Amino acid sequence: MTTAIGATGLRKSYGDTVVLDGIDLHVPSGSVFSLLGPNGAGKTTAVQILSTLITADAGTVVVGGHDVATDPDAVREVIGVTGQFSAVDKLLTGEENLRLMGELYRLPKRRIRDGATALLERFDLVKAAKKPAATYSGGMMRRLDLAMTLVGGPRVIFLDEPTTGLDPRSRHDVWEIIRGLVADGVTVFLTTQYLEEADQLADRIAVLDQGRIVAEGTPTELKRRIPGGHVQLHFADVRELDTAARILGNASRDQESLTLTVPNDGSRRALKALLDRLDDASIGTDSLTVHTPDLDDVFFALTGHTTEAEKATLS
Ligand SMILES: Nc1ncnc2c1ncn2[C@@H]1O[C@H](COP(=O)(O)OP(=O)(O)OP(=O)(O)O)[C@@H](O)[C@H]1O
Repeated sequence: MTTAIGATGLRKSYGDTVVLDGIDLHVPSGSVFSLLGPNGAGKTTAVQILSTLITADAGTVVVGGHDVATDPDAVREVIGVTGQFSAVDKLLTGEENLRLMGELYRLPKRRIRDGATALLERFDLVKAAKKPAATYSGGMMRRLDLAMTLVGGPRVIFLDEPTTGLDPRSRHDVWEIIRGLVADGVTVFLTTQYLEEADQLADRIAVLDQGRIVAEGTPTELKRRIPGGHVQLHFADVRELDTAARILGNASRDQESLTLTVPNDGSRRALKALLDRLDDASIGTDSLTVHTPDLDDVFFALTGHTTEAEKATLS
């Protein structure tokens, strides 16, 4: 299998702030690689270096067989980049935006026209093709942005937090589009703050924390290192709380909020077994919340500390 993206010893600082502290990356062609990390971890900086937008202070990067330091133009010919801030010109229609991209790539007129038509169809934007992008919803705008990334026929695409700010439906649409690209053999380098997104799409995930890669592996390998989910049970009074704590054994108890936290994977079977045990002892619960592992759990498990966002909400 050939390497689409290879980086060694990547470093980048802004003044005294070390953003990337020597990272290595290896992305095989035709795979999806996800860089997972909280706000400010250095994900965008990594994408900017790999896609030739900024230069690293140290390290080597080869994309599509070309060195970004010595042959950035050759790298630009094989990549597409969608950043967090849309490249869409809102005054133009969706179709005009796509054609403009084709002109920037200096593609032949016919290819521009046919390419725009095909992309509008593929991204479900035919009806909106002649409307100004300013009238598009967030999901449509993101789809147009992704379509524009594909105009030059890139073999490697960088997607920097492609679903941040989208509703669940639009997020799933973008996931489907990404799966389609992979099926066509495109290599995808994806940054995300969502564990679920990396889990859904990536062949391999690297977790970035304070400029270093603290864990790397397949989604299954990483999840094995994360504690499972838990369920929080809320009771009406202390007597019920105490009885439930005694019956369930391995629960942690909070007297003030009358809650018990019990390890549980949240599956139907596990939840039913838990509730059956309470029913058998005639204990009712006021409410029940299921907590599945998220980015904070990953970080806590892998680094021993929570994400900056979590720290801010806790303090
Ligand atoms: N041009 C710059 N000048 C100074 N500091 C910068 C610059 N670009 C990024 N930084 C700093 O580098 C760190 C990492 O930023 P980066 O945008 O790469 O993180 P990120 O993981 O992409 O976060 P986010 O999810 O918020 O986009 C931050 O502390 C940021 O303030």
